[in-house]
Amino acid sequence: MENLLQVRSVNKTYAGGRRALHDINLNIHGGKIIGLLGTNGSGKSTLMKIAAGLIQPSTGGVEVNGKPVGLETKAIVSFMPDRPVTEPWMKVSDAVAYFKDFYEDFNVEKARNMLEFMNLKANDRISSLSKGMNERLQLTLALSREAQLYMLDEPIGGVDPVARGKILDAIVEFYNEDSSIIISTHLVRDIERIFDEVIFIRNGEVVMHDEVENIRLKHGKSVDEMFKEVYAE
Ligand SMILES: Nc1ncnc2c1ncn2[C@@H]1O[C@H](COP(=O)(O)OP(=O)(O)OP(=O)(O)O)[C@@H](O)[C@H]1O
Repeated sequence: MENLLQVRSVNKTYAGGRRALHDINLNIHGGKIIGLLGTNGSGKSTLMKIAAGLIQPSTGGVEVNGKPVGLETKAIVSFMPDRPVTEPWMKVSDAVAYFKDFYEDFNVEKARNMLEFMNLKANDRISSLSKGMNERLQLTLALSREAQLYMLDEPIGGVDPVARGKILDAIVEFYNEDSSIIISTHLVRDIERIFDEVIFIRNGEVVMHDEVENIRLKHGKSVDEMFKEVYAE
């Protein structure tokens, strides 16, 4: 498979001098579900926002499908940020209409199927949704685009353990196998079953990038056990 996402020597220092990313290099291929794992403040959101074209790196560059991040790459990248992208006054149906207007690749049929799977009703008002139900909606909107690269920032942080299983099932069920999905989380144990690869990021640096199968075979450990070892303080 071709390189879908290429991150070259990316550094990011925010105004105020806080260094969030340090010399990040990554190659991500198509057809994978990848975990971007790290503790709070390790740089996961910053890396996703740079790849989504929302913020600029201080130095270095990112390419999606061989093109530098810009308008062309934004058309094939679907990003679910860690805060809702919808307005509280909207109903679920308004949010779907809004996405359909905004994104040419938005698949309304897929959105309807996912909403049903997620137990969300078109008439539900967004302000009345619980945090977990709102996350299900944001995930539905992000995954209903026919994108090539999906980046989901903490998609299951607010949902209870039972619902987590359902959401992971939705990700796998509605995943188009030509695309790749990068999921940031620190809830490793709950979610590792769906990962093909994992990237461990600590203090803005990539400390490990490997296939889950290799971690299990080489180290005889689950990803969660490896995570706890790498991040032990
Ligand atoms: N807009 C900003 N201005 C200044 N510093 C920031 C900004 N956004 C993030 N940071 C800092 O950059 C570092 C990395 O933050 P980032 O949000 O990328 O981490 P994260 O791994 O996504 O964390 P979490 O799991 O808590 O969401 C942190 O030290 C954070 O305080």
